[in-house]
Amino acid sequence: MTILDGKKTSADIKAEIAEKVKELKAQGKKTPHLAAVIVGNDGASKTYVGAKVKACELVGFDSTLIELPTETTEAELLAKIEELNNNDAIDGYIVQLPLPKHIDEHKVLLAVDATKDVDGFHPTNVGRMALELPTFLPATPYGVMELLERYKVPTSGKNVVVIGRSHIVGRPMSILMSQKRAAGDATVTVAHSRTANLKELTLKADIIVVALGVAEFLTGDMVKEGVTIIDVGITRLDDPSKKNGFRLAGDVHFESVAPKAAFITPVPGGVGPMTIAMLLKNTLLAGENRA
Ligand SMILES: NC(=O)C1=CN([C@@H]2O[C@H](COP(=O)(O)OP(=O)(O)OC[C@H]3O[C@@H](n4cnc5c(N)ncnc54)[C@H](OP(=O)(O)O)[C@@H]3O)[C@@H](O)[C@H]2O)C=CC1
Ligand SMILES: Nc1nc(=O)c2c([nH]1)NC[C@@H]1CN(c3ccc(C(=O)N[C@@H](CCC(=O)O)C(=O)O)cc3)C=[N+]21
Repeated sequence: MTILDGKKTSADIKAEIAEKVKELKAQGKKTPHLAAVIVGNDGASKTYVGAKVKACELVGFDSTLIELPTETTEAELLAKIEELNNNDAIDGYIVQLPLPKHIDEHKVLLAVDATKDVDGFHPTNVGRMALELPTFLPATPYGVMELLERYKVPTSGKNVVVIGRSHIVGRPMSILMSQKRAAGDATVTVAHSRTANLKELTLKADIIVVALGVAEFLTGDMVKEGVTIIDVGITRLDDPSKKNGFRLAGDVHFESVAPKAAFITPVPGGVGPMTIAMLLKNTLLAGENRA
């Protein structure tokens, strides 16, 4: 069993990016600049955005964190987005999801300038991804592809089951793995809450990408020997013995699944850190495209 070490791989990628930034600076060129907008006070969201800003500092990017109160109106957020679109200093930015319920997420994503959309959530970029045109790939699926590629996990001709069909994880994951590309050429089944025979599907799968957001959902009895497991899920479970009062759980019951797996990602230290590395990679690309 091989652990797909997202923490180490993301550190490698960040070192590669830091090297590029050094070159840019030596040539007197502009330093890539990422902005992140966060609306409201969600603890987990704040942690993720904080990690993104810290990662920017580590590779030598400029970063701007824009924290808006929960009561921010949709119009105010759209005005902020317009400002970021017009700000020449900003190469790329993200609007952290989820947004408060009174704000229409689709409207917001549509307002982001597609050339600055380093999350790859704008319909133009989703379309470009589907058409296999150069674009910003959504960071989480992109990170999974990169992890599979760097560990040389065989995917061509393999049966993949993706559990989850969200716009930011499951759906793009299924599109990328079915494409003719690195870590692609797989035969992909997308499962979701209406899937009738999930266990039958997972028992036949060579690779399972688990992205439903239910802690420790996938158990050892649901997988075959030699399976590859990509655990995207992150849930905070109350744990009074921890100093912050919680522990992180993936969507995979690691103890029962890992002994049967050929490759498996841990939580934490798997897909999460890769997401951040790929966001930086997209920001570097955004800067190059603008230059
Ligand atoms: N590591 C990382 O970088 C990231 C981690 N995450 C984590 O990944 C998880 C998924 O996130 P996200 O995709 O945004 O979640 P969503 O809640 O948007 O989507 C969950 C998907 O899982 C499906 N689902 C829910 N319950 C079941 C079930 N019992 N059986 C089968 N399918 C089910 C849903 O089906 P239906 O469509 O029918 O409702 C839906 O398609 C979360 O834990 C999240 O925190 C998310 C983003 C990045
Ligand atoms: N516009 C937008 N873009 C996103 O990319 C986006 C988003 N909204 N909303 C929420 C999800 C979630 N997400 C994570 C990023 C890093 C970790 C990560 O680094 N996780 C660490 C642990 C972090 C911790 O300690 O909590 C790990 O798994 O090892 C996790 C989750 C990005 N998302």
